[in-house]
Amino acid sequence: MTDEAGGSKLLLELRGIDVRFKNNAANTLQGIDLSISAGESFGIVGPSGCGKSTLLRVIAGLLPENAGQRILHQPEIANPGRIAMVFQDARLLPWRTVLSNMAIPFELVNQPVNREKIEWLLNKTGISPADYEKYPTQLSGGMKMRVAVARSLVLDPELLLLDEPFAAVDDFLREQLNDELIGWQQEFGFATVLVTHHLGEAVFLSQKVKLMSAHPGQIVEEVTIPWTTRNEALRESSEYVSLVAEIKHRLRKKQ
Ligand SMILES: Nc1ncnc2c1ncn2[C@@H]1O[C@H](COP(=O)(O)OP(=O)(O)OP(=O)(O)O)[C@@H](O)[C@H]1O
Repeated sequence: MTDEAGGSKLLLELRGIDVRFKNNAANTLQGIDLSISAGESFGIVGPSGCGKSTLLRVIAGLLPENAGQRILHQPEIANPGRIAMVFQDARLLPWRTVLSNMAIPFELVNQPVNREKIEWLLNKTGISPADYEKYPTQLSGGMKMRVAVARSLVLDPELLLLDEPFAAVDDFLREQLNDELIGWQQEFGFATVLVTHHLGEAVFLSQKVKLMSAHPGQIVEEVTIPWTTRNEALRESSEYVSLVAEIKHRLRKKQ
């Protein structure tokens, strides 16, 4: 998606954001600057507890900043569902079936449930009609994530925030879901911000990877990922393996 000048359309910007939780002496996030353009994908990596999830919550507008500004450059992304989140634990309601879980976003915005759209999204994310009436406990970890992603797309998000979405699945399935995420992003055109502990995943899925340090949580470096094609050959290439190792090295130095 481009603006009239042919550049990427800026969606959202954080300028000089500080976050300090109540009863904490120090800032959890400090001086965070970032901007997210339409269709862009970036990863956030850093040590445990440095504030990655907190940063996603600020981007989502779920947590107020103590200083700085969160600027929405496109008014429509303030509408419900246009910034969506997917979490590691899928967050499906256990007492509702797949179809019923998919209806939740419509219910939250008081819109009639669009069954056709639900079925279309489930089909796109690899859930077959035989699974529609299943409860979350009857689904594998991978299927739960697919439903969670499908549900996050119900209200046509421009920005998808992913908080360790594939941390609970094995490496093989993680790579498969990574490949599928790239396909969904190409098809639907949403931008992504991915928080992950898996540096290989961050490099594979992102155009830029932001490195954070802890105490306070700050973005200390940004690495531009040079590849446009992401496939198995990339994962096996020495350039990819070296870049992942280089990011790991840089993160270690900043701790
Ligand atoms: N609601 C809250 N109240 C007080 N402190 C909080 C709250 N939420 C997070 N924190 C603290 O803020 C810091 C950053 O937490 P956050 O979950 O954002 O880190 P993270 O980098 O995502 O961690 P991890 O990689 O382990 O998931 C932690 O010290 C955490 O205890």
